[in-house]
Amino acid sequence: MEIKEYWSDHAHSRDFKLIRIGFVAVRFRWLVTLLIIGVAGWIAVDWWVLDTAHFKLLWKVRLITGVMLTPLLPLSYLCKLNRRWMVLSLFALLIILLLFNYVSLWSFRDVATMPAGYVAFPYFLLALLAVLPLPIRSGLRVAVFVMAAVLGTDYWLDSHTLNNGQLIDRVWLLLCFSLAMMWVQTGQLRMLLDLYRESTRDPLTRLMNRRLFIEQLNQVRHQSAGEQNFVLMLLDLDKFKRINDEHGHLMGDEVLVSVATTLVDIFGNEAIIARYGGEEFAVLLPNTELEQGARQAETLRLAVESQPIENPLDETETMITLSAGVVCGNKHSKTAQLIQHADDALYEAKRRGRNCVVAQNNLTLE
Ligand SMILES: Nc1nc2c(ncn2[C@@H]2O[C@H](COP(=O)(O)OP(=O)(O)OP(=O)(O)O)[C@@H](O)[C@H]2O)c(=O)[nH]1
Repeated sequence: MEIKEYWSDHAHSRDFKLIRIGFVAVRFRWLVTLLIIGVAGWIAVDWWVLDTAHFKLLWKVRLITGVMLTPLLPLSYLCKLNRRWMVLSLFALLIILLLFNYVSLWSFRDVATMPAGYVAFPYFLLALLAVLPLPIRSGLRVAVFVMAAVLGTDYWLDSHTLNNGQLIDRVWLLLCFSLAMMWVQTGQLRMLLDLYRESTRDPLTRLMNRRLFIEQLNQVRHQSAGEQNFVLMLLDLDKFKRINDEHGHLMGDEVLVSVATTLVDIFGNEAIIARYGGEEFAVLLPNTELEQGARQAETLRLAVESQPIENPLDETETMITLSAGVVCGNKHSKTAQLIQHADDALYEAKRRGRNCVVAQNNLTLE
């Protein structure tokens, strides 16, 4: 895991961004629900704890705060569609709660005379925000915003009574809670990233799996500008069952790992490479024409054909070949059709006797 994945969501894939934002939206909804219940339900505590003058004002403030929080519940359903809605909702939540903090401090005038529940409110807020799996940069923004608003409120309403010791205590506590919030948020982000990786990677070859590959294919298709082409390849190992039957499944696995390594070596970082099925692989080459793709597939075919693979058990060597179906698409292509055409081309390669490349353009086999 790279540090930039912790720092900002710019380093996340589009697929993961959508998954994370859906997760944040659900947590946000629960947070708002709990806050509505907590803020309004606390009226009962205030009834016991506060004097009549404070209670008369604050029960109304609590009720209004609860009502103001309610529209955030339906808004949370929009959050999972768009990051901007998420930021807006979080901002609205902070503004409402910090307003509540402002009015309650204003009613007591002095932090020293406030009941513990009110003094602890900003820290309580930071602790609750820890349930959101935010990257460090977003967590930092939330922390700075809350700290600035809380200290600004203290200064504005309470500057003459807040002595240096109290101020240092408040800043220190806010800092501690902010750091704890960011630590928990980052931990949750890490857990989510790990789970995502495990669910999108093939455990044997560590290549991406079919689900993520299709997602990437859709993304490349959307991002292809104008008539810019890309190449899709489906590759299938020839007579792979024979390797399993003659040399055992361990050797079969070794062959799959070896071919995956050759794929990465030949196509490099520019290509999107996946284990598509049992002994099938898929490669996506953005900004590539069919001819160039077919040439690269041929280079791969030759590399695999000439590469002896050692059996980890008895150090004997075996050889494998592959067949390839290569097609070309652009942003107008349909994903299902493209895959079907690549599969047709692969089938044709098998029909021609295996260990060959068939490139297909616009449904015409070449
Ligand atoms: N060792 C190992 N074998 C696998 C794995 N996944 C699928 N297989 C095997 O791959 C073999 C695929 O066999 P077939 O679909 O008959 O294809 P083939 O023998 O390659 O024949 P053609 O594709 O027609 O050339 C099956 O025997 C599967 O058990 C895996 O992860 N490890």
